[in-house]
Amino acid sequence: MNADILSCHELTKSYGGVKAVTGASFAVGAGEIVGLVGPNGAGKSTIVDLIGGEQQPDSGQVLAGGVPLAGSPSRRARRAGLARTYQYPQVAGALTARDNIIVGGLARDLSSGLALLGTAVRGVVAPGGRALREEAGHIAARLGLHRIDRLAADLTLGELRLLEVARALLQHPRIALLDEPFAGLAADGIAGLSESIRTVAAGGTAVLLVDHNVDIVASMADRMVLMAGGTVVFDGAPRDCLASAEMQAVYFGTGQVDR
Ligand SMILES: Nc1ncnc2c1ncn2[C@@H]1O[C@H](COP(=O)(O)OP(=O)(O)OP(=O)(O)O)[C@@H](O)[C@H]1O
Repeated sequence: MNADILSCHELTKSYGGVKAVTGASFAVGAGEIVGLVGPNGAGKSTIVDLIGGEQQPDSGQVLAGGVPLAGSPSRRARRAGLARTYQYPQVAGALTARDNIIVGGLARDLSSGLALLGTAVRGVVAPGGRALREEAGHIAARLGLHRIDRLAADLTLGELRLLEVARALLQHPRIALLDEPFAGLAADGIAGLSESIRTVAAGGTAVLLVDHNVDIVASMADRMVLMAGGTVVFDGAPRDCLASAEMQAVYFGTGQVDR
């Protein structure tokens, strides 16, 4: 087992009276793909936000390489080499897909990057040198994102998800948080994205993959973390997770089938 690059220790978070996450602990090693699954409201996105720094825990810690990770998303990106995608893609529609990928990679700070982009006039901002622009093209092509010189506003939701993944991969992250990257993708998009995620993990990146599609996650992950009602109810090999009583209870016990 590789050293844990990312670990969550007893994370707890409430929103007002709603307990979103309670005492959640798990780890992701270098080069490991860990799938985080669970039905609607299980707490998956809250976990990703706590790791990414969009939310702060009420208690518990996120550690990167054994060091507590704190502060803003941009600080975490710089300190821990953390890159993420969002459940609802965050892009600047007035720029091309390629420029979105490059600016995201350069800035490593989505919020200030988007503030900059929001006021940018297309053509005035032409970020990155030739090498970076070409690398963006290669990453996008591997993902199956082919229309990267079109405006982001003209892309489909599936393409925007791939754009976000490309932007994350261009940062050569040590930790990649991928929130629902497969949602809305056709079969060829799923294949390209799966291959790219495996490639980035093979390079040593710790990948936390959150998705509703349990079958895809199980086919890719080294381990699966199953959440329900804000707590981790199973952490282990995908085959064991799929066969577990916890999985049956979470997805079938209540009559809810969420995949
Ligand atoms: N900003 C918020 N304010 C209030 N409640 C929230 C907020 N974000 C999440 N919650 C609540 O916290 C709980 C966990 O939500 P979360 O989005 O983390 O779950 P999830 O597993 O990601 O669900 P989904 O798969 O539907 O995205 C839910 O009950 C949700 O309604």
